[in-house]
Amino acid sequence: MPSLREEVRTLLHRHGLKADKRFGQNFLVEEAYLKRIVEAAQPFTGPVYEVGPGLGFLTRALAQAGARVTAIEKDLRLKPVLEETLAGLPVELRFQDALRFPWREVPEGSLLVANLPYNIATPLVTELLKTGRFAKLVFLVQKEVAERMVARPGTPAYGLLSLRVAHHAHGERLFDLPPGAFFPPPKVFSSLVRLTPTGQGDEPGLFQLIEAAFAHRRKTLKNALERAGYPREAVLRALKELGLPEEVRAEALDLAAFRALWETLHRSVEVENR
Ligand SMILES: C[S@@+](CC[C@H](N)C(=O)[O-])C[C@H]1O[C@@H](n2cnc3c(N)ncnc32)[C@H](O)[C@@H]1O
Repeated sequence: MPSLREEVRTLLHRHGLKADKRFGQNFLVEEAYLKRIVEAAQPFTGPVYEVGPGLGFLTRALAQAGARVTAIEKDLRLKPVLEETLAGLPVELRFQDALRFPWREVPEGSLLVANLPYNIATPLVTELLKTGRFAKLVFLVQKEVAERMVARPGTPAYGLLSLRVAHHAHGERLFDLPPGAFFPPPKVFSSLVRLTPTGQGDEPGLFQLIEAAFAHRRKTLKNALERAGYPREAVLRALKELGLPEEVRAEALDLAAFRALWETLHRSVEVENR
């Protein structure tokens, strides 16, 4: 039997296709990793959505393991390839931009399983978490993005994305993959991430504050917030009330501290406006 690597090369050649960088096309060509991704996503407790099926090998592995898959692909050139790879399998193909897919309408308890195009990973995962409709998200991303997703306070990778993930889910970085696991090989390592949502909905006000806090990473929190229009006096009062030093930086605060800051600030501004 040909290896997955050979299958990918042959298929691309036969269809006269080349991987397109604009679409972040780095196809997974190591069978062992394919298996590990499927295992990390099991059991399939709901419908599975895959973003970027590419040539369809992960899609096929998921369907053969019993998943009901809807695969969303932006590159229309891949249609004939996907129809060939997925012939006879219970897979629904949608050719469209995953960033425009109606994610808020998927059944509650859905799963995402994907080797994500790296340029849309952060906005896509953020949107999927906000919908509150997913029971599990298992995906490959650039290692550096995976590190940011699961970073702890006080570390260089910690920021808005870490807090977004911590707010909605339990996050795990399961394992890393070298560039050679893909064809063509990307410049960077990748990681498999699993997010298990806790059911917590979006809190736009809290996240506006967090976004402002990290917009100027090298500034103190009070200066960053002042720049974003939060009244200086109210910020100073809130920091004092919470026992935080005036010179504290955003990266020192965990989610609970940001929530406390948000609530205290909110109260303090309300009192001022009375
Ligand atoms: C990293 S490749 C993964 C391909 C395949 N799943 C695999 O593991 O080999 C990313 C895939 O996402 C597709 N893609 C890129 N941008 C997209 C978007 N905005 N919406 C849907 N698919 C997209 C690419 O065409 C490509 O097939």
